[in-house]
Amino acid sequence: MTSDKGLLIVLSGPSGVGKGTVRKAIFEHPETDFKYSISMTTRKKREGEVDGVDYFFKTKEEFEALIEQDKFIEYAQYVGNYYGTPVDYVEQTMADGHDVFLEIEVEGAKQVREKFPEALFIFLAPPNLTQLEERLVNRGTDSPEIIRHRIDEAKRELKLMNLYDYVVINDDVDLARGRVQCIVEASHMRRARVESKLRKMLLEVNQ
Ligand SMILES: Nc1ncnc2c1ncn2[C@@H]1O[C@H](COP(=O)(O)OP(=O)(O)OP(=O)(O)O)[C@@H](O)[C@H]1O
Ligand SMILES: Nc1nc2c(ncn2[C@@H]2O[C@H](COP(=O)(O)O)[C@@H](O)[C@H]2O)c(=O)[nH]1
Repeated sequence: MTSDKGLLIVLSGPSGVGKGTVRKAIFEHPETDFKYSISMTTRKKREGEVDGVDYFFKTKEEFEALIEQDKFIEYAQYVGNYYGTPVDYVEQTMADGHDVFLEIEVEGAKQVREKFPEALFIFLAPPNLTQLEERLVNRGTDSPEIIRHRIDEAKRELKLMNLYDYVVINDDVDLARGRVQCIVEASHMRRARVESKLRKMLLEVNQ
């Protein structure tokens, strides 16, 4: 029985769908009590991004040394860069009883599923591909070539949404924020019910 341990929440979905925007809305909400796991990446820092807040920015050599030391729960190469979730922070924070929130792409989510099958997997989907492309263009952070690459990846990733526990459409940030929060709440309630049943069963067996 694991009720003292926090829940691992994985929010995944194609680039530009609004994962970061929805995540920020979740963390600004007064009812939110999760901890956010800051990823490591070899991608160049965008304007306004802060090391240790948005990502831990690493060189390729630093990142590969961390892979060798088994310092990631999962990592993936995405559009020419490495991205990964640091193992120490996630395991320690969950052991302390906090829910941990990951915002990662689909290959990484598959690896998390293998290591933490009890985690909660939520796929954030766009209303349609046209709006996804518009969001990437309007964000203004990537060249047309990178946007094309991200859209190609998105087409592949969208085919995998059926592997997730839940799909949330991000048609409106506040609605999507609320849907994710409700899913997490329901997941806690279900976990508590299962654990209570297990406790009762163990009592019966031990009598
Ligand atoms: N519901 C929405 N309606 C319209 N625009 C949105 C919505 N959600 C997010 N956006 C906008 O879409 C753009 C992409 O959002 P965001 O950067 O959060 O995506 P992301 O999934 O985190 O991308 P990446 O995976 O590349 O980091 C931003 O400009 C954001 O303001
Ligand atoms: N597998 C992982 N994917 C991650 C991680 N952190 C972020 N991401 C995802 O990468 C893409 C690109 O991000 P961007 O900041 O360059 O736009 C996006 O889908 C992120 O969600 C991670 O630790 N592991």
